[in-house]
Amino acid sequence: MKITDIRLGYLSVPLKQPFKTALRTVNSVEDVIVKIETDTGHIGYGEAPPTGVITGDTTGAIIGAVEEHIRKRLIGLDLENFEEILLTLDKSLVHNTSTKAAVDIALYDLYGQMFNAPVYKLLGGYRKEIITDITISVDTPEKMAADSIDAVKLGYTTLKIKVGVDAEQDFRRMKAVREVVGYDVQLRIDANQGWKPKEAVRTLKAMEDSGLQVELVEQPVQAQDIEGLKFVTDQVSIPVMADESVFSPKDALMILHTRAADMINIKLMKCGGIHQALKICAMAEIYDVECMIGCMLEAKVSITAAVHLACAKKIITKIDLDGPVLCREDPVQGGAIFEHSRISLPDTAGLGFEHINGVVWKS
Ligand SMILES: C[C@H](N)C(=O)N[C@@H](CCC(=O)O)C(=O)O
Ligand SMILES: [Mg+2]
Repeated sequence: MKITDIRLGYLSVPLKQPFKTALRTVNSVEDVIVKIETDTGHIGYGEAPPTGVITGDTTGAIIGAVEEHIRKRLIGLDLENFEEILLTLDKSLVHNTSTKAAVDIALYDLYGQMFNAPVYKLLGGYRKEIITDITISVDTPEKMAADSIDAVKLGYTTLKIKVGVDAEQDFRRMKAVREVVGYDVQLRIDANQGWKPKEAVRTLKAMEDSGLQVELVEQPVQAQDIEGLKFVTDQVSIPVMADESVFSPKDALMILHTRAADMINIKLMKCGGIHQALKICAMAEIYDVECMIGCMLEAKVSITAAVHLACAKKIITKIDLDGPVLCREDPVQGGAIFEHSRISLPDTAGLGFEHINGVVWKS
């Protein structure tokens, strides 16, 4: 099965309501869709959202990376030598992790089709169903409490509460949410780098002392401030998860080795795809550190790939794959099946896509 072309398209999917974090506010998922064509007629799909404030990727950069660096190196390569293709992809240019993830996802889609097996089974096949949390955007305490009630009514048992905008108000946000959802619902928080280390410790300790029962906190301090991250991890009882501080397997190794965080959030868009994410999983297994599989604001193509990884690997114990349920519509036919918090995988080959509606293909 030889690669004959790599095509690119644009996909825009409106959100049910604005998605607000300490880093950005957006109203739609904006994606580049990658389509890899082969001489056997098999097609592999991938997706990359340009999350500039986190990965540095823009739509133009994703398109340029494929057109100027990746396409010419991959055309003609045979899926039979998967290792060669992945190494070529890595070496085609530095950084550009979202672009590499989109191409990697399309390649795994083809790889699974070549063996007529779903990708999660080829990677380990640990389970075929997972439960995701849902994100509550940062807003007034009242609005966040109302959004939390709506989510619980839909059956979500874990909420990811966005904070990191103003530490004192963040405490009030958590208090308001906990008061309305009670203690049967798990609350995890994500500060998206919004606090200073001492401020993080103060805020998290206040949450501990008030019995708010926070499951974990994601990325309390700036991504590059590993010392600050470790300071928070050492000072508080709430488990600290590194998100923006860990992109590559090398970053993960450093965090694991220094114990700067208690857990790692793996995202395909940060590490460059499934083949790199597998390395992080292997290292986390060695250090016996549980991982989350997370996502950017993504539609169901790349999220399906993340579901396959999560279903394959036992070390992934926390799931934050709510991209598709935050969208007003699902343009992807096939792939993972979403029923609110419950995500399952069909036993179709590869990643199981049939068609993606609404893609504007580049000529
Ligand atoms: C969408 C997901 N639940 C999430 O919160 N992801 C990110 C932020 C994604 C983005 O801004 O696109 C996270 O920080 O965990
Ligand atoms: Mg996060």
